[in-house]
Amino acid sequence: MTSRSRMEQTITTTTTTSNSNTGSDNNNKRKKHDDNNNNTPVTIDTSKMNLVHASDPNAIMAYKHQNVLDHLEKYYGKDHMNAIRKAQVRPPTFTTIRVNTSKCDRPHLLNQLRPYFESIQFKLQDNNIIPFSNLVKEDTNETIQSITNQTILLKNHGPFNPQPKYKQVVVGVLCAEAVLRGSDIFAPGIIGSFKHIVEGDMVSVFVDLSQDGKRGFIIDGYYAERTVFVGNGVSLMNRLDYYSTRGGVGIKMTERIWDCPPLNGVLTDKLFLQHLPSILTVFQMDLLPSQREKRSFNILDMCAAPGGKTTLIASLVKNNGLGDKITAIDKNKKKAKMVSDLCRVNGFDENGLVTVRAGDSKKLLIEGVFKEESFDRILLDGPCSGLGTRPRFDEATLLIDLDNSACLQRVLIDAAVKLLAPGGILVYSTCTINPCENEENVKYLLDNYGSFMQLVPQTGHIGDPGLPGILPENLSPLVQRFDPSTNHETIGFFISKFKKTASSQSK
Ligand SMILES: C[S@@+](CC[C@H](N)C(=O)[O-])C[C@H]1O[C@@H](n2cnc3c(N)ncnc32)[C@H](O)[C@@H]1O
Repeated sequence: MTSRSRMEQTITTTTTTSNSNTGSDNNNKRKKHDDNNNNTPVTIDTSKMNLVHASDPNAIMAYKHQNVLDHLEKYYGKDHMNAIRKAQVRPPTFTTIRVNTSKCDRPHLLNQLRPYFESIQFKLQDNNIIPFSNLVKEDTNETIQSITNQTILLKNHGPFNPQPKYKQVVVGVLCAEAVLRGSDIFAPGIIGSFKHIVEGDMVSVFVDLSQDGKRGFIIDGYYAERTVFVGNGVSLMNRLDYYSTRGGVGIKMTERIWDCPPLNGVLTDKLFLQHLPSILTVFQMDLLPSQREKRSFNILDMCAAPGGKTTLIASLVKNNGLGDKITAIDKNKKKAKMVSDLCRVNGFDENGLVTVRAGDSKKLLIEGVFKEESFDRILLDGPCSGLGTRPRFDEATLLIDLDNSACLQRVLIDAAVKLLAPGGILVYSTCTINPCENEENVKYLLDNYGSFMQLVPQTGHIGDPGLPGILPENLSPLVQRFDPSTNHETIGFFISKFKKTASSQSK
């Protein structure tokens, strides 16, 4: 790491009144631990820092590799890509809570959440709770009703404009992104800080964009690397405890850029934080009673971990009395266990409803794990370049990664098409804005299997049509492309839905 800190920067202690959020307990501890009146703001000449403020409307996500940006601009154009990159430094418009309807219903969950929100002083106004049905133009039907009953969309507020004025703390990139989505700071996310920080001190939080800070480093002066300011908070620990094994919340955020509710670890068996496009993906599988035959379905989730979509599939079919069986596969053993654990916490491990396997979905047929055409519904939410996630400051993906993702997805698509029974539905989705993994892969599927795989319309369609010029004009409106810069300002995401109109066995 280069000049991490600089002594020539003067930090003056002023007599400004301290932030009142810290409480008397903390004040006592502060006096005990530190003679220097640590909650008085410090004057930091931020003009000397390589600093972006997360609330700056001109803040833009940086691509570390120009050829990746060039590739995307070839499809989107420069202006559109700039709009996407500016949107991506912000969290989505909504925090989306999926209700675990096998444990409670939407009104019940909201009633349980209200006292929690009050306890953390999060203002939950009824007009900030948006029903999904408000976002769709279609007439209310069973699917829209079901999505509405299973989601709580909370409008996020911001940006607010707190200023960095306290002792500096530097956190990891993932931690900073979570902070912008409403999380407090868990000690393992803290990378470095001023030397004298004790429990109760106010701190200003910056992100370690260079990602090479040695954990525990001391800022002597000011943080000199390229960084983003993500808000102010109160330290709940002494500095050294950040790096001990104690864990827990190290910094409670008191002044945020975005007012998103912190929900990690809250009512974990009753709610699941899931992006809206992910929820809509599962609803394309036609699993509701009015959308399907009245017989037992074999359902395959080919790339399941951590299990967000598997558990939604399970909640949709659990009580239908038809005896559906879900097989959830993930290549990574540890991740497959995460799926099992999530199913267990949510009560979906009973009666053989979900079987989780660690394995390679490309090889299911070759290895004779399943027979051809043995699944009525398949979800392929495969590995992708992830270029749609937000908030995000830097993107380090290489051009070769984009190629590799698209190639792997095509092999998985080949397998999915063979495993799908005639009359069955395949849903293919990604969380990337890379057209090669989205529209181009839909084109690949139709070019190779178009004689028996048909692209079909989606329900609860709130996304944009496909990018022009890749799919035929009449098919583009059938896919849902979620563009961070347009429409509902979700994460970047892509959903396509296919029906198998005839057997592929003789082809
Ligand atoms: C985008 S994530 C899936 C997210 C998941 N559907 C959810 O909603 O929680 C992609 C997953 O695919 C898994 N994966 C990658 N290659 C695979 C393969 N060949 N077979 C099965 N799983 C694979 C990865 O381990 C990763 O967990």
